[in-house]
Amino acid sequence: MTKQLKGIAASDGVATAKAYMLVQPDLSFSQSKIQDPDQEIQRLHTALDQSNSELKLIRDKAVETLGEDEAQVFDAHMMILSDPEFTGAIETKIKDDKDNAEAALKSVSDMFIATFEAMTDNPYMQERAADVRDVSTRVLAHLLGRPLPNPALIDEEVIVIAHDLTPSDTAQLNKKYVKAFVTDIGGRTAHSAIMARSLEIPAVVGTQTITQDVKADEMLTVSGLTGEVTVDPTPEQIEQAKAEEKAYTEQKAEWATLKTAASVTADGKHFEVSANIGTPKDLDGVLANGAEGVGLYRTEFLYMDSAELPTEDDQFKAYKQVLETMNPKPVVVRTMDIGGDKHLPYLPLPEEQNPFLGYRAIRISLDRQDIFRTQLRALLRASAFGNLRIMFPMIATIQEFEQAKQVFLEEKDKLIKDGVKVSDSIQLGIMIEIPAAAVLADQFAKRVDFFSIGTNDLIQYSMAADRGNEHVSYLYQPYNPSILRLVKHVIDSAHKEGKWAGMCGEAAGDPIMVPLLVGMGLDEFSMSATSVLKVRSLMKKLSTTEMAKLSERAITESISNDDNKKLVEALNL
Ligand SMILES: C=C(OP(=O)(O)O)C(=O)O
Ligand SMILES: [Mg+2]
Repeated sequence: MTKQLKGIAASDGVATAKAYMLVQPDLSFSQSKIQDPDQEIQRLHTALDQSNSELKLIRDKAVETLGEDEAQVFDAHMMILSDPEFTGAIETKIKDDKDNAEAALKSVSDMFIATFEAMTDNPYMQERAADVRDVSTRVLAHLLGRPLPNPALIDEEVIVIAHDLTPSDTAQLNKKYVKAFVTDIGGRTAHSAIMARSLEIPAVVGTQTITQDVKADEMLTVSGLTGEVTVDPTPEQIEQAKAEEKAYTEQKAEWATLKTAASVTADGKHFEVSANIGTPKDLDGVLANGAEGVGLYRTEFLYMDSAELPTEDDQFKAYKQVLETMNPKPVVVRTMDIGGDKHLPYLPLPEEQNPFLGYRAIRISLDRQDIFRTQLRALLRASAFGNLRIMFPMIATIQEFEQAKQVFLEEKDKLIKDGVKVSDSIQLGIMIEIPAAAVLADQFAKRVDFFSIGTNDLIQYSMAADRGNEHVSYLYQPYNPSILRLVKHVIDSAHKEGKWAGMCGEAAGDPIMVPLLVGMGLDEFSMSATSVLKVRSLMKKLSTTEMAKLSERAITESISNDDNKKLVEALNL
């Protein structure tokens, strides 16, 4: 039966396809005693064989998409499956104790896990505990006839349905087959949504109930433009969605004609429209969309995509590639912003009550200077190959900036003494994403070369509303005069000191926000590459003097996000 849902529009585009449930099945089972051990052992072997064939397929796919190194984890899983010590122990439990296969598997794997975890002086063996846990979950799923979802194996057009998607789940989605995704939880500025935009996959997040409202293989239409999802649509609804998809494709083709055009307003003022990237691979999108620079390179993905801390050389290669590709256009590289919802398996962080308010970003870098210095050295070495600007994330105090700058200068000195060529025109700036820094922008402006306003976090912290929590997503209010006042203060403070101010939070690519920001004189707009042409096309319609008046009204007269939304909508752009 047709069902309509409304979530948060998180990535533009419209799609129609059947549902692929990326949902962990219920693997609970009852423990029982069996009569026929041979038959039970047979059942175990069937599940082991099924798991093995599945892992082989996953491994082959992983070699193709991620490379040989990343695929090795699946070899380790297959080795466990064929290890007679492991399988033999399960068979013995079935034979001797008459346990059903599920219970025998559970008690043997628990025993292996406990043994490995106890080897505290051998991190390699400790990691094997996770492998045993993964493998036994897979075998259990087959025993119960409720196999695990394997998104890497998707080979037909689908819409992925999930409770939530982590950034690494999102990175694995194959754009060729995954036409859209829809989740129960999440917000527009959660990192999976940001990644969906850079992958150009339409997405609706925070529907609250999609995993219960749709079954595997059921058809659905998804609009990442409006946040509407229709489960089991009527033929008319499918036709309507196809028409919307076509209209959107045509709109994109029209924007594409602006690829080599400058970003100028109707009255001839130029603004820099740049793109955000997570990895050098995203440069394809940056070039395809004619961005004027990289306004935010989120380097934490380099750390997250690696099995251990990336070496100075690994990092140097990635930064050099980005700088060389963009040269002479500017590239703002942000130092590692780990913490919050971004984790590193090899850098265990303390359990925290409030990870978004905790040990993250520059706080980790200043504490773990070994990691920070390696990154800065890699950046300094790469600086000879392009137009580098370095930015520190989550700066709250002047002292943090000065400490970070000091470390940068020390590493620069060392490299120069060693005869390494480094650029002497690297700008050093900060993210403005903590209200304390926004308020003190006039003082910061005397010390930094530039600001880049991170609205995703600045709004989260100003409104005290978790950016990934759909229950409070109504508080994501970029046009609220309180936020606009902060933004205006930051821009004015930069200009007073002859510095530039940009924005790399998602609001920079928001068609309601852009006219207001043009009016406030923001210098640089950095966004998902896929929004660049849309924003360039919008800027052509704006007059800076008119927008200055409009933004003044938005800041001084309006009292709400909605007021300001209406103010811009009334322009009928
Ligand atoms: C750009 C920002 O950084 P991130 O989304 O990576 O936290 C921001 O907070 O607005
Ligand atoms: Mg941030």
